[in-house]
Amino acid sequence: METSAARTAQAVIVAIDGPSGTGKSSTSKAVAAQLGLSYLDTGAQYRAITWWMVNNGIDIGDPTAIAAVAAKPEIVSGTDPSAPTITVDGTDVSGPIRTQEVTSKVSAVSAVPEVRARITELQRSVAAAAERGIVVEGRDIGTTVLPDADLKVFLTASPEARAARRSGELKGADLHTTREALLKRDAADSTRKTSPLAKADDAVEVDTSDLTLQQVIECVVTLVEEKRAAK
Ligand SMILES: Nc1ncnc2c1ncn2[C@@H]1O[C@H](COP(=O)(O)OP(=O)(O)OP(=O)(O)O)[C@@H](O)[C@H]1O
Ligand SMILES: Nc1ccn([C@H]2C[C@H](O)[C@@H](COP(=O)(O)O)O2)c(=O)n1
Repeated sequence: METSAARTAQAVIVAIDGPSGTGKSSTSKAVAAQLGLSYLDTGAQYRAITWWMVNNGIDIGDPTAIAAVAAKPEIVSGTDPSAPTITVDGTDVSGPIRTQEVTSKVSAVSAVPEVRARITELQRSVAAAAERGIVVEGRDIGTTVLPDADLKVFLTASPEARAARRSGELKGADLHTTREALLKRDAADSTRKTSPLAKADDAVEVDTSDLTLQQVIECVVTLVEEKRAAK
Protein backbone atom coordinates (compact mmCIF):
# COMPACT_ATOMS: atom_id res chain seq x y z
CA MET A 1 0.00 0.00 0.00
CA GLU A 2 1.39 3.42 -0.99
CA THR A 3 0.64 5.65 1.96
CA SER A 4 2.21 9.02 1.04
CA ALA A 5 3.88 10.71 -1.87
CA ALA A 6 5.58 13.20 0.48
CA ARG A 7 6.97 10.66 2.97
CA THR A 8 10.63 11.05 3.98
CA ALA A 9 13.09 8.16 3.60
CA GLN A 10 13.33 7.59 7.36
CA ALA A 11 9.55 7.67 7.87
CA VAL A 12 8.12 4.65 9.63
CA ILE A 13 4.60 3.42 10.15
CA VAL A 14 4.17 1.73 13.54
CA ALA A 15 1.01 -0.19 14.49
CA ILE A 16 0.41 -0.82 18.19
CA ASP A 17 -2.53 -3.04 19.09
CA GLY A 18 -3.73 -4.87 22.17
CA PRO A 19 -6.54 -5.18 24.70
CA SER A 20 -7.67 -2.37 27.04
CA GLY A 21 -5.24 -1.13 29.65
CA THR A 22 -2.14 -2.79 28.22
CA GLY A 23 -0.43 0.59 27.81
CA LYS A 24 -1.05 1.32 24.12
CA SER A 25 -1.79 5.05 24.50
CA SER A 26 0.95 5.82 27.03
CA THR A 27 3.54 3.87 25.07
CA SER A 28 2.49 5.14 21.62
CA LYS A 29 2.51 8.80 22.65
CA ALA A 30 5.93 8.53 24.28
CA VAL A 31 7.47 6.59 21.39
CA ALA A 32 6.09 9.04 18.83
CA ALA A 33 7.31 12.05 20.85
CA GLN A 34 10.78 10.55 21.31
CA LEU A 35 11.17 9.69 17.62
CA GLY A 36 9.52 12.79 16.13
CA LEU A 37 6.58 10.87 14.68
CA SER A 38 2.88 11.69 14.54
CA TYR A 39 0.47 9.82 16.81
CA LEU A 40 -3.09 8.57 16.26
CA ASP A 41 -5.40 7.21 18.99
CA THR A 42 -7.98 5.24 17.00
CA GLY A 43 -9.92 4.31 20.16
CA ALA A 44 -10.60 8.04 20.59
CA GLN A 45 -12.16 8.09 17.10
CA TYR A 46 -14.52 5.21 17.95
CA ARG A 47 -15.32 6.93 21.24
CA ALA A 48 -16.03 10.18 19.35
CA ILE A 49 -18.53 8.57 16.98
CA THR A 50 -20.13 6.81 19.96
CA TRP A 51 -20.42 10.17 21.78
CA TRP A 52 -22.14 11.62 18.69
CA MET A 53 -24.61 8.70 18.53
CA VAL A 54 -25.50 9.11 22.23
CA ASN A 55 -25.81 12.89 21.88
CA ASN A 56 -28.11 12.52 18.90
CA GLY A 57 -30.40 9.97 20.54
CA ILE A 58 -29.46 7.06 18.26
CA ASP A 59 -30.48 3.67 19.69
CA ILE A 60 -27.15 1.96 20.45
CA GLY A 61 -28.91 -1.41 20.46
CA ASP A 62 -29.94 -0.97 16.81
CA PRO A 63 -27.03 -1.57 14.37
CA THR A 64 -29.22 -0.54 11.40
CA ALA A 65 -29.93 2.86 12.97
CA ILE A 66 -26.21 3.33 13.72
CA ALA A 67 -25.23 2.33 10.17
CA ALA A 68 -27.71 4.79 8.65
CA VAL A 69 -26.01 7.81 10.28
CA ALA A 70 -22.40 6.59 10.46
CA ALA A 71 -21.27 9.03 7.77
CA LYS A 72 -22.78 12.12 9.44
CA PRO A 73 -20.33 13.27 12.13
CA GLU A 74 -17.10 14.95 11.03
CA ILE A 75 -14.32 13.58 13.21
CA VAL A 76 -10.91 15.30 13.20
CA SER A 77 -7.86 13.99 15.08
CA GLY A 78 -4.84 16.16 15.89
CA THR A 79 -1.69 14.01 15.73
CA ASP A 80 0.87 15.89 17.86
CA PRO A 81 1.86 13.26 20.48
CA SER A 82 2.45 15.95 23.11
CA ALA A 83 -1.08 17.38 22.66
CA PRO A 84 -3.39 14.99 20.77
CA THR A 85 -6.84 16.43 20.04
CA ILE A 86 -10.19 15.13 18.86
CA THR A 87 -13.19 17.10 17.62
CA VAL A 88 -16.65 16.17 16.35
CA ASP A 89 -18.26 18.73 14.04
CA GLY A 90 -15.80 21.28 15.42
CA THR A 91 -16.48 20.56 19.13
CA ASP A 92 -13.62 19.42 21.38
CA VAL A 93 -14.77 16.05 22.78
CA SER A 94 -11.54 14.91 24.44
CA GLY A 95 -13.23 14.99 27.88
CA PRO A 96 -16.75 13.73 27.06
CA ILE A 97 -15.47 10.65 25.17
CA ARG A 98 -13.92 9.29 28.41
CA THR A 99 -17.19 9.09 30.38
CA GLN A 100 -18.44 5.76 31.71
CA GLU A 101 -21.48 6.03 29.41
CA VAL A 102 -19.33 6.24 26.26
CA THR A 103 -16.97 3.51 27.53
CA SER A 104 -19.90 1.14 28.09
CA LYS A 105 -21.34 1.77 24.60
CA VAL A 106 -18.26 2.04 22.39
CA SER A 107 -17.91 -1.71 21.72
CA ALA A 108 -21.46 -1.91 20.31
CA VAL A 109 -21.00 1.12 18.05
CA SER A 110 -17.54 0.05 16.86
CA ALA A 111 -18.85 -3.40 15.89
CA VAL A 112 -21.08 -1.93 13.15
CA PRO A 113 -19.38 -2.54 9.75
CA GLU A 114 -20.42 0.89 8.33
CA VAL A 115 -18.80 2.60 11.33
CA ARG A 116 -15.61 0.59 10.89
CA ALA A 117 -15.45 1.32 7.14
CA ARG A 118 -15.84 5.06 7.80
CA ILE A 119 -13.29 5.22 10.61
CA THR A 120 -10.80 2.96 8.85
CA GLU A 121 -10.81 5.28 5.82
CA LEU A 122 -10.19 8.23 8.12
CA GLN A 123 -7.29 6.42 9.83
CA ARG A 124 -5.64 5.57 6.53
CA SER A 125 -5.87 9.17 5.35
CA VAL A 126 -4.31 10.44 8.60
CA ALA A 127 -1.47 7.92 8.25
CA ALA A 128 -0.94 8.89 4.61
CA ALA A 129 -0.55 12.56 5.58
CA ALA A 130 2.14 11.92 8.23
CA GLU A 131 5.31 12.94 6.42
CA ARG A 132 7.76 11.77 9.08
CA GLY A 133 5.80 8.63 9.93
CA ILE A 134 3.25 7.80 12.60
CA VAL A 135 2.46 5.57 15.55
CA VAL A 136 -1.14 4.36 15.25
CA GLU A 137 -2.68 2.53 18.21
CA GLY A 138 -5.86 0.47 18.38
CA ARG A 139 -7.24 -3.04 18.03
CA ASP A 140 -7.05 -3.83 14.28
CA ILE A 141 -4.27 -1.58 13.02
CA GLY A 142 -1.77 -4.34 12.19
CA THR A 143 -4.40 -6.74 10.83
CA THR A 144 -6.71 -4.43 8.86
CA VAL A 145 -6.02 -0.69 8.85
CA LEU A 146 -2.30 -0.69 8.02
CA PRO A 147 -1.37 -4.26 7.10
CA ASP A 148 1.89 -3.01 5.49
CA ALA A 149 3.09 -1.15 8.61
CA ASP A 150 6.88 -1.23 9.05
CA LEU A 151 6.53 -2.45 12.62
CA LYS A 152 3.61 -4.12 14.38
CA VAL A 153 3.56 -4.47 18.15
CA PHE A 154 0.90 -6.33 20.14
CA LEU A 155 0.88 -5.34 23.82
CA THR A 156 -0.58 -7.68 26.42
CA ALA A 157 -0.81 -7.71 30.24
CA SER A 158 -2.59 -9.86 32.79
CA PRO A 159 -6.15 -8.82 33.69
CA GLU A 160 -4.91 -8.17 37.24
CA ALA A 161 -2.16 -5.78 36.11
CA ARG A 162 -4.55 -3.97 33.77
CA ALA A 163 -7.26 -3.63 36.43
CA ALA A 164 -4.73 -2.30 38.95
CA ARG A 165 -3.54 0.31 36.41
CA ARG A 166 -7.07 1.38 35.56
CA SER A 167 -8.30 1.59 39.15
CA GLY A 168 -5.25 3.72 39.95
CA GLU A 169 -6.38 6.03 37.15
CA LEU A 170 -9.99 6.01 38.37
CA LYS A 171 -8.88 7.03 41.88
CA GLY A 172 -9.24 3.67 43.61
CA ALA A 173 -12.24 2.21 41.74
CA ASP A 174 -13.07 -1.32 42.90
CA LEU A 175 -10.50 -3.76 41.43
CA HIS A 176 -12.93 -6.61 40.81
CA THR A 177 -15.49 -4.39 39.03
CA THR A 178 -12.76 -2.76 36.94
CA ARG A 179 -11.34 -6.17 35.96
CA GLU A 180 -14.78 -7.50 34.95
CA ALA A 181 -15.52 -4.37 32.86
CA LEU A 182 -12.16 -4.66 31.05
CA LEU A 183 -12.72 -8.35 30.29
CA LYS A 184 -16.27 -7.70 29.07
CA ARG A 185 -15.04 -5.02 26.63
CA ASP A 186 -12.16 -7.25 25.44
CA ALA A 187 -14.58 -10.12 24.80
CA ALA A 188 -16.91 -7.90 22.76
CA ASP A 189 -13.98 -6.37 20.81
CA SER A 190 -12.39 -9.80 20.10
CA THR A 191 -15.54 -11.58 18.97
CA ARG A 192 -17.14 -9.03 16.64
CA LYS A 193 -17.34 -10.15 13.00
CA THR A 194 -15.63 -7.16 11.37
CA SER A 195 -11.91 -6.61 12.11
CA PRO A 196 -11.89 -7.89 15.69
CA LEU A 197 -9.13 -7.19 18.21
CA ALA A 198 -6.37 -9.59 17.08
CA LYS A 199 -2.61 -9.94 16.91
CA ALA A 200 -1.26 -9.81 13.35
CA ASP A 201 0.83 -12.86 12.45
CA ASP A 202 3.90 -10.64 11.97
CA ALA A 203 3.44 -8.56 15.15
CA VAL A 204 5.96 -8.59 17.99
CA GLU A 205 4.14 -9.49 21.22
CA VAL A 206 5.26 -7.66 24.37
CA ASP A 207 3.83 -8.77 27.73
CA THR A 208 3.89 -5.61 29.85
CA SER A 209 2.56 -7.16 33.10
CA ASP A 210 5.91 -6.97 34.88
CA LEU A 211 7.47 -4.09 32.95
CA THR A 212 7.44 -0.44 33.91
CA LEU A 213 6.01 1.97 31.36
CA GLN A 214 9.56 3.25 30.76
CA GLN A 215 10.78 -0.29 29.97
CA VAL A 216 7.94 -0.79 27.47
CA ILE A 217 8.71 2.54 25.78
CA GLU A 218 12.42 1.66 25.52
CA CYS A 219 11.56 -1.76 24.08
CA VAL A 220 9.33 -0.27 21.35
CA VAL A 221 11.81 2.55 20.56
CA THR A 222 14.51 -0.11 20.06
CA LEU A 223 12.23 -2.10 17.75
CA VAL A 224 11.48 1.02 15.66
CA GLU A 225 15.16 1.95 15.46
CA GLU A 226 16.02 -1.57 14.27
CA LYS A 227 13.39 -1.27 11.53
CA ARG A 228 14.69 2.15 10.50
CA ALA A 229 18.26 0.87 10.34
CA ALA A 230 17.17 -2.03 8.11
CA LYS A 231 15.33 0.25 5.63
N1 LIG B 1 3.93 -0.85 31.95
C1 LIG B 1 3.13 -0.15 32.75
N2 LIG B 1 3.27 -0.21 34.08
C2 LIG B 1 2.44 0.47 34.90
N3 LIG B 1 1.42 1.26 34.49
C3 LIG B 1 1.24 1.36 33.17
C4 LIG B 1 2.07 0.68 32.23
N4 LIG B 1 1.63 0.97 30.98
C5 LIG B 1 0.58 1.79 31.14
N5 LIG B 1 0.36 2.03 32.46
C6 LIG B 1 -0.74 2.85 33.01
O1 LIG B 1 -1.92 2.09 32.80
C7 LIG B 1 -3.01 2.93 32.47
C8 LIG B 1 -3.60 2.49 31.12
O2 LIG B 1 -2.64 2.76 30.12
P1 LIG B 1 -3.07 3.19 28.65
O3 LIG B 1 -4.21 4.14 28.70
O4 LIG B 1 -1.84 3.60 27.96
O5 LIG B 1 -3.61 1.79 28.10
P2 LIG B 1 -4.38 1.47 26.76
O6 LIG B 1 -3.92 0.13 26.32
O7 LIG B 1 -4.23 2.58 25.81
O8 LIG B 1 -5.88 1.40 27.29
P3 LIG B 1 -7.25 1.57 26.46
O9 LIG B 1 -7.20 0.64 25.31
O10 LIG B 1 -8.30 1.17 27.43
O11 LIG B 1 -7.34 3.01 26.06
C9 LIG B 1 -2.45 4.36 32.46
O12 LIG B 1 -2.73 4.94 33.72
C10 LIG B 1 -0.95 4.17 32.30
O13 LIG B 1 -0.18 5.20 32.90
N1 LIG C 1 -8.74 0.24 16.25
C1 LIG C 1 -9.73 0.24 17.18
C2 LIG C 1 -9.65 1.02 18.32
C3 LIG C 1 -10.67 0.99 19.23
N2 LIG C 1 -11.75 0.24 18.99
C4 LIG C 1 -12.91 0.23 19.88
C5 LIG C 1 -12.91 -0.90 20.85
C6 LIG C 1 -12.55 -0.28 22.17
O1 LIG C 1 -13.19 -0.91 23.24
C7 LIG C 1 -13.01 1.16 21.99
C8 LIG C 1 -12.29 2.21 22.80
O2 LIG C 1 -10.88 2.08 22.63
P1 LIG C 1 -9.85 2.62 23.75
O3 LIG C 1 -10.06 4.09 23.87
O4 LIG C 1 -10.19 1.91 25.01
O5 LIG C 1 -8.51 2.27 23.20
O6 LIG C 1 -12.91 1.43 20.63
C9 LIG C 1 -11.80 -0.55 17.87
O7 LIG C 1 -12.80 -1.27 17.66
N3 LIG C 1 -10.80 -0.52 16.98
